Amino acid sequence: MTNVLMARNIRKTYVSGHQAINGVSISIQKGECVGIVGESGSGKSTLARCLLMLEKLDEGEIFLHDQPLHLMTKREIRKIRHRMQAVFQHPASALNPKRKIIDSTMEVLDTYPNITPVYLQDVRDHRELCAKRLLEMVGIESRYLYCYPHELSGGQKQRIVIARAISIQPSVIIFDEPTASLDVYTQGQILTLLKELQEQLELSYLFISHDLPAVYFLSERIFVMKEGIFVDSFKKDDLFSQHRHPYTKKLVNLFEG
Ligand SMILES: Nc1ncnc2c1ncn2[C@@H]1O[C@H](COP(=O)(O)OP(=O)(O)OP(=O)(O)O)[C@@H](O)[C@H]1O
Repeated sequence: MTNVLMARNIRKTYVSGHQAINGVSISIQKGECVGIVGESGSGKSTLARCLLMLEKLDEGEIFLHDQPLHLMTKREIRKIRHRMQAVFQHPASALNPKRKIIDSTMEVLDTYPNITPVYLQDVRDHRELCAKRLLEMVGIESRYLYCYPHELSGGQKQRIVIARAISIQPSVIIFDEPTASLDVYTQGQILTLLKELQEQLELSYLFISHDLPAVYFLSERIFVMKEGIFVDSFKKDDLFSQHRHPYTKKLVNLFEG
């Protein structure tokens, strides 16, 4: 099996002295969705930011397709960062309010004109058709191409952020609470979209959330985070096993009521 992303023994302490990540290792294989679940403050976002090389690591190694990101200069990282895309909690802050939807959707592809994802091969030379195809893939009508973000709902905005993330056929997409700002109905729609896209395009995901049912729905393997470490990890089907860590059982009980 090929690891698209592998991290070993990641540690991160903030200048405040708070040890947010305390020796975490994780790997994601091609076409796989790996989930991380944990309560607020457990270090999930810090880990996401470390994996994206947006935070300086205190210690640890990160490999993207066997390339050691932790040994690269900022300039070298910039050259391959597009292979890791990210979708965060608030779509409104991920989209420039002054840019039309077509421009936000095409932002990454515009920056890398020599990259052509297999699913855009026939339209890559035609910017508008490319954007239309991407919008279609995330369930947004093409009449929104020349609209601005404020004309779209929260769910629609997150679909645009997802369209931009898949536009470059990245090696991995890191989702950090991508549905947390949406109403329950829209959350379900977005999760279904993410699952369909992952299966159709054979994408690799790291899906991070406090929402255990959402992580369970999408992920093949699940890691449970508490106070900066993984206290449990298992295959999806083993979530309800009696061998689970007491903290995992507590999270399961919370959701089962
Ligand atoms: N820039 C920072 N400086 C100092 N401490 C920070 C910083 N960012 C996060 N922390 C602290 O690190 C810990 C982990 O935060 P983090 O945001 O990674 O957790 P989280 O699991 O994503 O929680 P949430 O879902 O609430 O964002 C928290 O105690 C938080 O207060």
